[in-house]
Amino acid sequence: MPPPEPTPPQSSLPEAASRFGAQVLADAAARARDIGAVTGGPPRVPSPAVEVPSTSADLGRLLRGPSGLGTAGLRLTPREEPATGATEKGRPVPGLYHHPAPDPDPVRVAEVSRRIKSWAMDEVDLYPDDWEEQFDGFSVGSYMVGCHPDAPTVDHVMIATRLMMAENALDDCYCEDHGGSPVGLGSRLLLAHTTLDPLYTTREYQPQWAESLYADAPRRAYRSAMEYFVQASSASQADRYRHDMARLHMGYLAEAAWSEHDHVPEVWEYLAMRQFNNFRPCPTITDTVGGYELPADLHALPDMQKVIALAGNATTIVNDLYSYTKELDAPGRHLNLPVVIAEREDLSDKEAYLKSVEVHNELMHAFETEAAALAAACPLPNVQRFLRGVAAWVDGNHQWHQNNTYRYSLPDFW
Ligand SMILES: CC(C)=CCC/C(C)=C(\C)COP(=O)(O)OP(=O)(O)O
Ligand SMILES: [Mg+2]
Repeated sequence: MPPPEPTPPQSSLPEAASRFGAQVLADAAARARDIGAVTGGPPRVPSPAVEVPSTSADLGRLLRGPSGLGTAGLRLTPREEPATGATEKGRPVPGLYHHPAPDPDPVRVAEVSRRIKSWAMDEVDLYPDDWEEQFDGFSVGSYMVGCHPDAPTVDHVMIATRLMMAENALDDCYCEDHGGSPVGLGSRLLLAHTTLDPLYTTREYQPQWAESLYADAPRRAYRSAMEYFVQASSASQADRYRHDMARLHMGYLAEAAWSEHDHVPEVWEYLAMRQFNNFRPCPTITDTVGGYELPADLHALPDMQKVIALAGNATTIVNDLYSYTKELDAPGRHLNLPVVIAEREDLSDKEAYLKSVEVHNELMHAFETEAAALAAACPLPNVQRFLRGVAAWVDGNHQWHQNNTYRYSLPDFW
C-alpha cells in the first residue's frame, strides 16, 4: 500500500482564508529551496512557480516591507540610516552579520523608562534601593522601544517591557548572580510558573497558593506583567506565551543541572539547551505588542516554528558574544558558546570566540532565508507583519547589546 498523503496544515480561519493559507503553505513546503543543513530536513527542490529571493538585498527587502512611493507607513522601521549616536555608544562585534537598526524614538524611550520604573517600585517592589543603578543601566526602555518599532502606543510597548523586566528579575534572582543557585531551582521555577499558568485546586489550598504569588520579586513581577499581557492578548496568544515560558524554564533547568556538576556539554548539546534558555518569548509577542494577532494555526506551522527558533537562536548567541567578558568575570564557570567551544574543541579563547561568530552568522542567514521563503509563500498580511516584527526584534536586540556598554564590553581579540 502507498504511504498516506501528508495532511496539509489545517486552519480555523474563515473558510476562504483557511484554504488559501493551508494551500499556500503546503505548496511552499514542497517547493522551498535547499537552504543547507542548519535548517534540518531533507534537501528541497526549487520551483520556478515562486521566486524565492536569493540575494541578501532581496531578503532584506522582504523582511523590511515595501519600499515604493507612498509605502512608508507600511514599514516597521523608518527608512533613514541609523543615527550616528549608535556607533558612538558601542561597536559591533567585528565580523558579526547584523543589520544596524534606527535609534529608538527618544520620546518613547523616556516615557517607557519613566513608567517601568514606577511599575517596578510602586506596583511590584522589584528591587532593593541599591540595585537602582543596575536597573537604570539595563536600559529596558530603549531595548523595548527599539525592538517593537510598530507598537501603536506606549501602552503596547509597556506590555513587552514589564515582561522583559520580570524575565530578567527571575533569571537574576533564581538562576544567576542576585541570589540565584542551581540548587532547588526546579521547585522555584515551577511555583513561579503558576503566576503565568494558574493553579486550580481545592478551597482549602487555594489561599496559600494565591498568597505565594506575592512571596518574592520574580513572582510579583511575573504575576503583574502577565495580568497586563492577558488583558491585551487573545487566549491563544496568552497560551503561546505560557508555552514559550515553559520552554525557557526547561532551558534554565538544563543549564543548572550542568552547572551543579561543573559539566561542560558538547557544543551541540549546549546549542540545544540555548534554544530553550533563549529570548524566544520576546519576539513571539510581537503581534500582541503590535496590536494584531497571528492566528494560532499559522503560528504553529512547522515553517513558522523554524523561523521563530532560528531567530531566537541568533538573538541568544548575540547575547553570548556581547556578554562574554561579563560572564568570564562572574564567579565560577558561566557557560556561553565561546567557553563551550574552547573547552570542547580545544581551541584558544580567541579562536573559539571567532568560531562562535561564524555559528551566529550561519544561524542569522538561515533565519533570513527561511523567513523570506515563508513570506514569499504565504502573502497573508498578518504573516508578513509578524515576520517583519520578528526581524525588527532581531535587529533591535543586536542594537541594544551593542550599545549597552554599561552591561557589556567586547573582548580584546582584534
Ligand atoms: C526571555 C528572557 C529575557 C529571558 C531571560 C534570560 C536571558 C537574560 C537570556 C536568554 C540572556 O542570556 P543571559 O542570561 O546570559 O543574559 P546576560 O548575559 O546576563 O545579559
Ligand atoms: Mg549572557
